[in-house]
Amino acid sequence: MTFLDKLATAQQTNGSLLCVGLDPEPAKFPGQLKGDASRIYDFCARIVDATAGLVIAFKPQIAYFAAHRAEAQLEQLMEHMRRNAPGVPVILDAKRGDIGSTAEQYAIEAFERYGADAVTLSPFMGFDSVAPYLKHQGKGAFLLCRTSNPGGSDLQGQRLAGIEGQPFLYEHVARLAQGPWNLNGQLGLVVGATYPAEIERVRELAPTVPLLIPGVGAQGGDAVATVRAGWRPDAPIIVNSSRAIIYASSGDDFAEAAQKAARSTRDALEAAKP
Ligand SMILES: O=C(O)c1cc(=O)[nH]c(=O)n1[C@@H]1O[C@H](COP(=O)(O)O)[C@@H](O)[C@H]1O
Repeated sequence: MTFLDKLATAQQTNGSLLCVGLDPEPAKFPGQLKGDASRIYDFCARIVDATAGLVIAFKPQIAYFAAHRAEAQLEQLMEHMRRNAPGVPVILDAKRGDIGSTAEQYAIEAFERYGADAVTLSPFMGFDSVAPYLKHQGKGAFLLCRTSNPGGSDLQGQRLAGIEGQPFLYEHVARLAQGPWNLNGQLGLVVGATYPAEIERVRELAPTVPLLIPGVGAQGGDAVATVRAGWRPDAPIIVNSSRAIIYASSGDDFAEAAQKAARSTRDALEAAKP
């Protein structure tokens, strides 16, 4: 089953566009787990079990594991998600981008070591830095396009004078992902929920690719505006929320609180579909 097939199935089964982001910070853990980096797996597994029936995808951010020497716990968590939530695709948020020979190693890390269904990538180094990921049969890759942070416009909002029509850099990335770079049909784009007008523009230029849309919840992106701008019946959107879900409670009821927050976010996203 390809990444896109898995995504479509999860969307339908769970009636959801919500992706729960797994960004574990021991300092923010509740109760007895607080400050204990050896409990990263335990914390995340509880969130996964509580929300697996409510999501289109999970997105662990690799830095939150690597920063605490917790790569083994990430491997364990990936295995846990495959076993306990086999219908939910996992996007490894690694934002890699390097020359082809190094990219080959990063692709092995994401798809073989961790067994991810998809990965996030920076397109800044060009097509040969993306191509090694596309060789992995059925695996997905999301290119950063118009990111959710204010500094995203520093480069992504610049016009490319050498290209006809002088598009913004993010518009050019959207066209590449929809067309010539999408060799395996599994490419997607990252567009921040904090910029709904740009989501709409990206959807015009890339009408069928999946959009990974972080920025609702803690970053203040508007869920309704996001869905209106990006959702199409035949083109998936994956709306990520991390902190607002996983830290919904700082008490021992954190998993129940995460489930409640995930349910209300999922329902708000569903209700926003035109
Ligand atoms: O690629 C991403 O996931 C990403 C792209 C982007 O433009 N903005 C963005 O916030 N992210 C990630 O999405 C998550 C957002 O987390 P919250 O702001 O807590 O919901 C973090 O893991 C970010 O690294």
